[in-house]
Amino acid sequence: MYNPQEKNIDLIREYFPSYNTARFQDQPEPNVAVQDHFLRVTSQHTQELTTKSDIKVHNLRYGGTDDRRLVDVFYKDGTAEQPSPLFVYVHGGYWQMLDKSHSCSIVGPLVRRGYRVAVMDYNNCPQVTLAQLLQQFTDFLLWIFNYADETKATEISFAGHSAGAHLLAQLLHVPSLISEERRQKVGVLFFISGVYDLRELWQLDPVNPNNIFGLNADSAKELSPILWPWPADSPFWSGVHSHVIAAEHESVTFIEQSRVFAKNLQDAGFKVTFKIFDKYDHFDIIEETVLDNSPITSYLLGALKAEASS
Ligand SMILES: N[C@@H](CC(=O)c1ccccc1NC=O)C(=O)O
Repeated sequence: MYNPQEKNIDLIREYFPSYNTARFQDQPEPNVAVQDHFLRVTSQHTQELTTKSDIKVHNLRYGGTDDRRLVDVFYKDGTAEQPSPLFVYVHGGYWQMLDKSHSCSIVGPLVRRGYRVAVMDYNNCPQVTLAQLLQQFTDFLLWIFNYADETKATEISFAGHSAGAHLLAQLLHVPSLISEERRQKVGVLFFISGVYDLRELWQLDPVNPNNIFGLNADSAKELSPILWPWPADSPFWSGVHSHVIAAEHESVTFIEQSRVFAKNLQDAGFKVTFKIFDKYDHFDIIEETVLDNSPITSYLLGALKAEASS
């Protein structure tokens, strides 16, 4: 659908980011190597964060009692009571893999610059259907805005990666989810390497084995941000800058979904920048957020700074 150049297109390749990496080409299976590497380095980033630095964490829960509705909030030691900007990260993993232990690469650079960083976890499929997950994500959004009020956050920005970018789109979608007063607190939104159209994806067994997402043709459309009729209140969001980002070494389908998602938002009155990052793939675009001076970290920090001074 998004890759018209090729006939008999291999949809699995289009929807498996790991097949599109340009790294690990000396390995027998570069796709396996790139994902193993991602799991290894992102876990390591999380472990090192609280053991090798003066960063502290609050372990909180936004719903349920014994499931994955957990959120860790990281802050610089000694600043627990200080009002500060809040940054929220939503991990990817096709709504079925990964958790907060792979999701803290971005934390260090932001905490060192005075941010409080919330890394959220969620129930993966098949423990929940995708529709239930979106409902629980909406509950999370309400919870985090309350948390921002309670902690006197000066601003709240969000980033979602891959399936996490899909979840994050819910912030703009649910009519009157947040009040005008709360919307004014929203700084910047980063949609990184997201998927926004589920029409092909839900039918691919390797992506959605035994339909763990619990979708059918109709619900797949309903849960596709690319098809959402953007609400009449989108001008309400015109002050919030969304950055829709894709990596160069992604499938045509992934890059085009980001491009179309960005255009749809823009046409509806949102303030949007679309950017394709040279050289990165689906995985190192996140791995490199751990570095203070990588291209992706510089971009994120620059966009946050531009917002703070506007
Ligand atoms: N099994 C998938 C992995 C994948 O899709 C993925 C892995 C890490 C973070 C995000 C991912 N995709 C979407 O959320 C692949 O081979 O590309």
